[in-house]
Amino acid sequence: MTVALHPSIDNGLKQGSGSFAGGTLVCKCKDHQVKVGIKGDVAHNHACGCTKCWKPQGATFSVVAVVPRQNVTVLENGDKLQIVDPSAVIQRHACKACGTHMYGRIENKGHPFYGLDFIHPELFQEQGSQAPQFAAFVSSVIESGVKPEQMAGIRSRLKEIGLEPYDCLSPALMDAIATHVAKAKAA
Ligand SMILES: N[C@@H](CCC(=O)N[C@@H](CS)C(=O)NCC(=O)O)C(=O)O
Ligand SMILES: [Zn+2]
Ligand SMILES: [Zn+2]
Repeated sequence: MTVALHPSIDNGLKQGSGSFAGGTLVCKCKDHQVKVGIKGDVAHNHACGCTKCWKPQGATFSVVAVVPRQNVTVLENGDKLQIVDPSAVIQRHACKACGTHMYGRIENKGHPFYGLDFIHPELFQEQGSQAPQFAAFVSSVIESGVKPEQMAGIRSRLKEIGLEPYDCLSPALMDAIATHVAKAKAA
């Protein structure tokens, strides 16, 4: 049986149009849905295996990407949003009724990713946003109950669909973090 990772990638990656102009993220409520407008395409889209990122029912991984925070606007039913864990680096604003995370925001101005919000592209009403590029925090799925002996199969399935598995972030993002830290230390 094929390993289930996430419904939006289990049948292979759907490439982005390359000209996605943005769209609306919609929560999973039947009515009074929270709607969040996003300008432009997402970047660094990836599968994340950490326990903190929101996953749809039954998924092993989250699929999460970033957008500039100024490109994110709550359009409807913002009163249903609450911050999941105010002490976390990424403050994830979730719908109180259905639990869907609508956007995650970093408020620490010194953080390497300050200025970027985290969103889940599967919540777009529209098609065509950037496809996932890699898989991050893969070993962390064990913290959600995956057995260590399942990891070889998970990593090989990720590779099969074109997502290189990393146990933290991708080398490009780890380099960006280290560059930020080095500059901050030098200043
Ligand atoms: N092994 C941990 C890793 C958590 C973690 O560090 N997640 C990364 C990727 S989303 C992060 O940047 N977390 C910051 C946060 O959640 O605020 C877990 O699964 O809970
Ligand atoms: Zn909802
Ligand atoms: Zn995560």
